[in-house]
Amino acid sequence: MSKQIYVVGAAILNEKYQVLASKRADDRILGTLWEFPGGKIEPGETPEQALTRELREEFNDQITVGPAVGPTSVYEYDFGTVHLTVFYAHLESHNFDLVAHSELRWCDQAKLGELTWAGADAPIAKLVSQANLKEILF
Ligand SMILES: Nc1nc2c([nH]c(=O)n2[C@H]2C[C@H](O)[C@@H](COP(=O)(O)OP(=O)(O)OP(=O)(O)O)O2)c(=O)[nH]1
Repeated sequence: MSKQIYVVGAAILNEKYQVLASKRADDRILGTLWEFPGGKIEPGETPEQALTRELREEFNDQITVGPAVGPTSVYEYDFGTVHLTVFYAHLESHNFDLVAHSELRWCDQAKLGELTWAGADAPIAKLVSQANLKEILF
């Protein structure tokens, strides 16, 4: 069986209901593809704790974690199988230090489908693009 990798991501919403897409730095696995910022869950962490830690590490930002966008997306890459769960989130600060990414973009909901997402992210980006974002309160 291939390596199983458990990952959390954040679909960060702003007051205009745009979604923050992040482009993975070129030198990383899946480099240049768009993703939801986040990373691997470490032993003993809840998904929400992992997401909060990752956003602090990657952007130096504090977030509030909301509900999951949908079911966990399971995708088999050549390096292993990623189980990706994405949660809606709000930013409590706006430092946006770029540690692991080359670019960040606030993306209109209708334009999410135009980005080239990592394999595990594509079905989740589709769910976000079809969601009624005004109804997601947290
Ligand atoms: N962060 C993140 N990773 C994703 C997403 N979609 C997806 O397939 N992945 C993959 C890429 C990586 O193989 C793994 C997440 O690890 P990561 O690279 O972001 O986290 P990390 O800093 O702990 O690991 P690393 O780059 O040092 O290998 O999941 C996504 O939306 N966000």
